[in-house]
Amino acid sequence: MSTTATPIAIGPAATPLLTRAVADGGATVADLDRARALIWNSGPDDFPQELPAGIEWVQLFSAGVEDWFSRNVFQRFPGVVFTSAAGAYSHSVAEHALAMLLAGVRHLPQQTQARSWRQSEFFPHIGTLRGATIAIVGAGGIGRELIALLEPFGARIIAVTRSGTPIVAPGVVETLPAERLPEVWSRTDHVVVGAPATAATRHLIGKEELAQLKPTSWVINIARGSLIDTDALVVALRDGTIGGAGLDVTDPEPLPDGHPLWELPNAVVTPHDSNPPQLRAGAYAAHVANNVARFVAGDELEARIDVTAGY
Ligand SMILES: O=CC(=O)O
Repeated sequence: MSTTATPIAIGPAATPLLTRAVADGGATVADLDRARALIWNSGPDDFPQELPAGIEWVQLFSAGVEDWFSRNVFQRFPGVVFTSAAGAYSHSVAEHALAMLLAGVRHLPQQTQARSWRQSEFFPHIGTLRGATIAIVGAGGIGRELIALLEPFGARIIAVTRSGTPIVAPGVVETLPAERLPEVWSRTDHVVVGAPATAATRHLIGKEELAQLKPTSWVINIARGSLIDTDALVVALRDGTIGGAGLDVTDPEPLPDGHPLWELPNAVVTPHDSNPPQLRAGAYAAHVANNVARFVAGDELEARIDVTAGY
């Protein structure tokens, strides 16, 4: 280590990828007491109870950080800057959302479960994304990546963000602030939710919102299960109030065996694996390398956690 390199610790255990990511701009140190920053490659449960006074910055490895909030970690270290991995995994998760949306609109779950040639029964249910209106509720990193992936399909996107600052990208016909969300449900063909889990986003979609969607609408959740009222969703799926749901996240999670969502032909459930470890590791290392370079240069860090906003 050169005498000028910024000392950074990796915990709870260093990996070759993270060590390389840190070495790009800083120097890995094993002793937390000598470090100015900590790259944390695990969840909140094994996070240190105390941090040495020299730690200025902690990089977390998940995009969503509600578990850290509920354990009061940020509140315990008010002088430390925390950054999440928000944005780092956007491509993988957006690809998963697109796969679910396409599966739903093309009626694939029902067709592939049929195990017989029922063409005339399926014809009327097959739709297209071309010209369809898709609301992306919580258009952050994943939403913006999905907007890019959707471009060739010719869909019309209504993006909803906290501020409503216009997203200028092909396909986006409107950006609405969160307070105008109630007008979205009756105007859209499909919904993708990508908002962080906070008190304000809990049950963002419930009975009333589902009732305003179309019987052909698909609701895709690649964010957090708490955003949707599961009981209301099960009823809407059973009654045909909406076309279907693609869920990579559920409430409760893990979704217990025997839960009604497993049995519904118009529910596509994947076990929170839109960002599997083999894709996550490289994306996380790239995010770390970028933030280490920023930290060393004294620049603003990416994905800084806003304790007031709750994500
Ligand atoms: O859900 C995964 C994450 O928050 O990174």
